[in-house]
Amino acid sequence: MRLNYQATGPEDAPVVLLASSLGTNHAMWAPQLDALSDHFRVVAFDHRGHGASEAPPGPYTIDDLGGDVLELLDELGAEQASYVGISLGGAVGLWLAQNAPDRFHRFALLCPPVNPAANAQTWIDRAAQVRAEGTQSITEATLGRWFLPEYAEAHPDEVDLIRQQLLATPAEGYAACCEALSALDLTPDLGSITAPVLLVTAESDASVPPETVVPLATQIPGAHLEILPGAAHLVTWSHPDTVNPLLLTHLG
Ligand SMILES: O=C(O)CC1=CCC(=O)O1
Repeated sequence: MRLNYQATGPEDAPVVLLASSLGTNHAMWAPQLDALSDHFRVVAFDHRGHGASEAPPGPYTIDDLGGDVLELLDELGAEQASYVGISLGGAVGLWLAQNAPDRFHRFALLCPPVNPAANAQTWIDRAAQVRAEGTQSITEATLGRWFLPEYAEAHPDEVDLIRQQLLATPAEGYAACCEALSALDLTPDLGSITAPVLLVTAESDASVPPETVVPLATQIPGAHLEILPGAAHLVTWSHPDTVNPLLLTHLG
């Protein structure tokens, strides 16, 4: 499985991987690229089934998604990297922190679902719906969870860029990632994480509510938590002026 990616920044700088949310692609990191690329070799990639990465038939598993990232590191010739992931990308980051600690320096995990298996049937139903009716059937509801109404009203063009990504995501890839989430519970091994972790949650996140993220700050040794007021799920897109300095400070 070769993942599609976009690399920016000095070739000899430390590598930072950027992992996107369910139904989007590497272009969702546009608000972070300039800030991070001044300091890092920034590699924004598409999960399998998303963007221009291959979309093999599902179901996928978290081992598939995490294993793809380790193969990407090998392809880049990077022994180690830091990792920034939002939503689905954050869950993959938690898996990597638990399963491949020697390959990573630091993690910044934004709005990460830690136990989506607690709502397994929701994810199984969503997978079936998207296979039957396409991603257009979930796009507007998704945007409603990802952006506050006042942001969407003030920034229709920015919201439309994310809408286009959701609409362009292959139905099979989206559905197969829903199936990975339906079987995913990362809570048992949180205490084994040794890398420095920044957790970011949004006060009004209807996708991954803050009450599911806040406990991770005590369950992951040494983790640092930031709660963003007045924000919904896709904080990297809606609040880059707040998020980018947090990322730069944490990534060093
Ligand atoms: O579809 C969403 O709202 C975003 C999401 C991806 C993983 C998750 O838990 O929520």
